[in-house]
Amino acid sequence: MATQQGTALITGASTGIGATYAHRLAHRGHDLILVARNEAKLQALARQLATETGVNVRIVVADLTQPADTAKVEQILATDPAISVLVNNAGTATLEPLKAADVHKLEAEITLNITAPTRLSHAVLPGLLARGHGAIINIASVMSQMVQPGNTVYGGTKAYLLHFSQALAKEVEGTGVQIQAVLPGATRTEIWSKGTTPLDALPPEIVMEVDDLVDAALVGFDQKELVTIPSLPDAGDWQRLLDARNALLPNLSRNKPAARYTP
Ligand SMILES: NC(=O)C1=CN([C@@H]2O[C@H](COP(=O)(O)OP(=O)(O)OC[C@H]3O[C@@H](n4cnc5c(N)ncnc54)[C@H](OP(=O)(O)O)[C@@H]3O)[C@@H](O)[C@H]2O)C=CC1
Ligand SMILES: N[C@@H](C=O)C(=O)O
Repeated sequence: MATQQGTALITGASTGIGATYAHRLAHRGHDLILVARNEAKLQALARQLATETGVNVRIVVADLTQPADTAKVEQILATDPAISVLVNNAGTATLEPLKAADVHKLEAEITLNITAPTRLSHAVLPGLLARGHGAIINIASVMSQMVQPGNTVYGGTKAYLLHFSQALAKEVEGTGVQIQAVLPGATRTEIWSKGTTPLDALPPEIVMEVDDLVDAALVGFDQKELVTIPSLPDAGDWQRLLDARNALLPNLSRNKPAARYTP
């Protein structure tokens, strides 16, 4: 029997932040659709959560850099009327200077971190709007705010996801559909063992445990926050950044160049 909370589809649910969302959303009573490439890990998590909570858990083995696999997930999102939450979480992080990076790897990262969440949001949105409720949660990163060497592409993909979420939230205002962008800082997951920076090289005071991260993000979700930065002590700091950007708006497009560009 379907749950009243509806079904949450989580990408990158086999480990880390995605697996932790799966745990929390199952305990909140959501049925789940878990998406990732590692079938054995998905199956083990699905069995565990179904036993623990009694919710219905399905798995979809998909590589979201592959158009045919992404299309399979889009089809589910577009046609299953029980879907109430999409968590766009799957992602990879290449943190190295552009000249040293493998361009094929970078292209796959752009596909996974940008194209997949865009397509999946586009697929789920009409159903959520028609039903007048539901949510899209996008896992971005604080690295969207860090303009530094080694972060050309990864930070760019996360800046895209943040902007996408902020603009989409304006499009769905008043419809009952909620959008949230979560900006984790360094969080203890396997992503660090797949990259060039070992987690142990970071000062412990900047590394959050994954349980704390997801629990905080869900508090922000329940408060209907559009942007949740779990580690930021003063939410006013973020608001001041938004205010500074908004102050630029009246002058960002004019019919004459600014005086300092007079030839
Ligand atoms: N940990 C951190 O410090 C931070 C992480 N983030 C973001 O959080 C998200 C989750 O990362 P995190 O949990 O840390 O990392 P993990 O590496 O632990 O998890 C990544 C998840 O994405 C899945 N995934 C990777 N590639 C693909 C693919 N091609 N197709 C489908 N699924 C894929 C993996 O599963 P599988 O291998 O089975 O496919 C896994 O379930 C990412 O978007 C990351 O950028 C943001 C800020 C900080
Ligand atoms: N380091 C990145 C993930 O691996 C991030 O902080 O987003």
